[in-house]
Order: sequence, then C-alpha cells, then structure tokens
Amino acid sequence: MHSIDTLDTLLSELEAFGNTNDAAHTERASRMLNITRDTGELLAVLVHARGARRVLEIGTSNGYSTLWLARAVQPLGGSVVTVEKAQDKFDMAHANFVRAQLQGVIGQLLADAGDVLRDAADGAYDFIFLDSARQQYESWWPQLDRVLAAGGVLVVDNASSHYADMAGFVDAIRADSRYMACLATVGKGEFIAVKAGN
Ligand SMILES: C[S@@+](CC[C@H](N)C(=O)[O-])C[C@H]1O[C@@H](n2cnc3c(N)ncnc32)[C@H](O)[C@@H]1O
Repeated sequence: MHSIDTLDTLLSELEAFGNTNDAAHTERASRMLNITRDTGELLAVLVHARGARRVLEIGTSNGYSTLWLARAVQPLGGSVVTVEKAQDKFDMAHANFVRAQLQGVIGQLLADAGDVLRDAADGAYDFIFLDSARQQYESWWPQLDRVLAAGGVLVVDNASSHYADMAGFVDAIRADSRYMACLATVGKGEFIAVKAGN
C-alpha cells in the first residue's frame, strides 16, 4: 500500500470499525476510542508546521491516530514511537501498520507510558501526542516536560470532552511561562502547547 488513496481507504475502514465497535461496547477496554478525522488532519498539519521528525504518541489503541502521525512524519524523514499497554490493542495496531506498509516509520512499544517517559532521554521528542490515561497526566507532566525538546509541541486529546479529568495538568502548563498554549475546538478538544526554544 503506497498511495495516499489506499491509506485513506484504511483510515475510512478504521473509522467505520471504531464507530460500530464503540457503539456496541460499554467497557472502556473493548473500545477503540479513536480521535476524529479532523483531529488527524490537525495533527498532520502541526507535525509539518513544526517540521517534527521525532514523534511520541502515548495511547496507540488500534493505531488510527498513529497512521495520521506516521503519514505526516514520513516525508520529513522522521518516525513515530507509539506506546500502548494493552496487548490486544498493540496487536490490532501492528496489523494495521503492516497493512499500511508504515511499520518502518513506526516503533511500537508494549509498555506503561509512565515507564517509557521515565526512561526517555532529555529532549528526545519534538512532538508528543497524549491520548491515554487522563488521570495520570498531571503526575507525568515533569517527565513530559523533560522529554519534550525546546521548541517542541505537545497535543492533548479530549481537552474539551474530558477537561475535568485533566484540569490540574492543563492549568500547570498554562501557568508555565515557557509554554504558549491554546485549546483548539477540533474533535474532542485539542489542547496544544508549544515549548519555548529554537
Ligand atoms: C483513547 S485510546 C487511544 C486512541 C488512539 N490514540 C487513536 O486515536 O486511535 C487510549 C489508549 O491508551 C491506552 N493506555 C491507557 N493507559 C496507558 C498507559 N499508562 N500506558 C500505555 N497505554 C495506556 C489504552 O489501553 C488505550 O488503548
């Protein structure tokens, strides 16, 4: 699968699957909880605007958002590291990455995101997409800040739909003079923060 048309077909299939699946399941672990298509487009634009080559995604699910990030970063010569703790989601994502022939651009980690952040080098990533365990974001913030390079971009999903879950985290970033931040009313609400630097 090389053409944009074919990747678009896969993305459309995943959207239909996610909608049907999530409507049929109430327990969170069985749902895909994918970003919306316009969020994918926003992520791609932001990756290009930043010229990001080192992208970290926390919360893979079945890889829908990862495909948007990978397609954006591929022509920049970069790569995406995506973290997922659930084996079944990790496996579904892997199959989708193979199908998209984007597995060479994507590094999958089956791990807890807290451990991955703790082990990452200072300034390791110039773009981080956070779509995972919202209640943990505030405790992850010191590591997220350390791992994000100067001039890096942090995007957080569900900042409108589940603001209450991440209010302390968002407030901490807004209060930090090194960051410029806004809420984009796209999809479920995308909180975007840019770290000062080159
Ligand atoms: C909202 S879904 C991600 C959706 C995905 N970004 C997309 O749009 O296709 C959140 C995912 O984060 C995973 N997750 C939750 N807590 C995690 C943690 N501490 N470390 C790694 N993954 C985690 C869940 O298993 C779930 O698959």
